[in-house]
Amino acid sequence: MKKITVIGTGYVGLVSGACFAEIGNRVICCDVDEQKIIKLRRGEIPIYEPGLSELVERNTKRDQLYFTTEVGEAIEASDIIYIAVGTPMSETGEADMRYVMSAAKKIGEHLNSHKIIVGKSTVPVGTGELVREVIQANKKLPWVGFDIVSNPEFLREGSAISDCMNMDRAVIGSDNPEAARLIGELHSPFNTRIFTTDLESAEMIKYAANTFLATKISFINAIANICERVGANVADVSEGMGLDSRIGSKFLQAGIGYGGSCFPKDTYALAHISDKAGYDFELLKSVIKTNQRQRYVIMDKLRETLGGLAGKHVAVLGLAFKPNTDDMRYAPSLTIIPELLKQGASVYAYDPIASEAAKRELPEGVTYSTSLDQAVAGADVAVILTEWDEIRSMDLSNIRKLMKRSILIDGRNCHSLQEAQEAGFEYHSIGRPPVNMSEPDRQSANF
Ligand SMILES: NC(=O)c1ccc[n+]([C@@H]2O[C@H](COP(=O)([O-])OP(=O)(O)OC[C@H]3O[C@@H](n4cnc5c(N)ncnc54)[C@H](O)[C@@H]3O)[C@@H](O)[C@H]2O)c1
Ligand SMILES: O=c1ccn([C@@H]2O[C@H](COP(=O)(O)OP(=O)(O)O[C@H]3O[C@H](CO)[C@@H](O)[C@H](O)[C@H]3O)[C@@H](O)[C@H]2O)c(=O)[nH]1
Repeated sequence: MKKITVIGTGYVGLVSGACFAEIGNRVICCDVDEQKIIKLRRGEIPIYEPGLSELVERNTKRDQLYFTTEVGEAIEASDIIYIAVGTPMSETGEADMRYVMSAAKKIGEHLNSHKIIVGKSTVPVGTGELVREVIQANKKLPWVGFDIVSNPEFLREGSAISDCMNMDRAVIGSDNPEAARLIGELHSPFNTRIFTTDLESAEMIKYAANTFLATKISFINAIANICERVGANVADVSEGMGLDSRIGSKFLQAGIGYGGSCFPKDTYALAHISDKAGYDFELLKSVIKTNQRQRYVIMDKLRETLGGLAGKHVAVLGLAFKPNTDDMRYAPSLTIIPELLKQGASVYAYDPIASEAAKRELPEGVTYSTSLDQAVAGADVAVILTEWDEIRSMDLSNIRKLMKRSILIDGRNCHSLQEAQEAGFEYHSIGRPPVNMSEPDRQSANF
């Protein structure tokens, strides 16, 4: 059993802290956000993540997992200190490092015995060394030593616990082999591959991995846009490409572009890091631009099918940046809905989980429906922005009957062309041929 403190009880701190507790360690999760800690102590989980509530409850009950706002005391009580605070995008696009630096200062002030300081947050190369300097400069007990390790996190929201408990690899970067060995040992119950490297390379692996996945997404979205123009079907193209084991099928799902708390900010951050290092990363800049444009493909399709949007009832299905989360950070809905409102549409939005979070982010004027049926009732068009299971499996014939006009725009390609045809929809998706209505269907659908 190791004594671990996790600084920052956001998505990553909470999930990884609970997973470290689950494999038998004593974990203190601390945060400066008092409300968050009060909730967690009451057993309320501040984020929606399948399975997290049970995991936290189990480990709190068996005294393996604690929550506190006393960051200093939590640091003093452990031998391994994980930094898992946010590194959000700043106004310039660079990673905002103020939370990491304030955590480092606190560690210095409370370094009462030798500790291993582990960076889990996604940070620019060189941060480990900066953290070392800040701790050194703030130490109250000059004779106490410490080691710095980088151990970036690769979990995905929505499947965070299984990603953590069954991680593909643990990347461990350090200039001290003994510290790297101890952090490797901490990961042995996960039965994963341990990849050891230097501090800088570990920090770079995280950005390289995320920006590579973002590149795959922008690449397939660009191919999808060409498919629409030349009459090909991107679903078949991506399946056919993915069968080549050198390419692989993952992250080749065309849609309305990537969102979330990581890809948008990490692509910008790496573009900045490379500019600063004197390298113009043109490829990455195109990935970002392609992604920004991709959201507007929905607006183009609406314009083509409906003409103007003024006075039109638009049902928006799905608000979160992906299914199984209520995280709204950089969700495509945050770009598309304000645009719909600006053009005079009446927006009726439905999300199985994220409506409350969405209300805090979206402008006034959106009507939030409590069911799919309610959102589509009387709609001129339904637009799918998030592929929740409920939206993937909705009965299209039933949905069509509730709508005023039978137009479905699917930004996530969750329905088959055949299904849309059989339900009598005019159906537009991303990179696949449109489905047009038969003449009798068209006449019975107010066209
Ligand atoms: N969200 C993800 O899916 C994910 C996955 C992998 C890596 N990451 C990376 O992990 C890091 C954390 O991401 P997140 O989504 O969990 O962030 P988050 O914004 O959800 O949470 C960060 C938490 O840190 C707390 N905090 C800030 N300064 C603090 C301080 N000085 N002391 C104590 N607590 C402090 C905040 O109050 C907040 O609760 C980021 O660098 C992110 O890029 C995130
Ligand atoms: O084929 C695909 C796959 C994903 N997406 C979109 O890409 C975004 C990100 O999806 P995903 O990677 O599943 O979610 P995140 O939780 O943001 O996880 C990413 O970002 C985390 C934070 O750094 C990393 O830890 C993970 O490894 C990395 O996958 C979402 O908007 C998805 O809709 C697509 O458009 N097409």
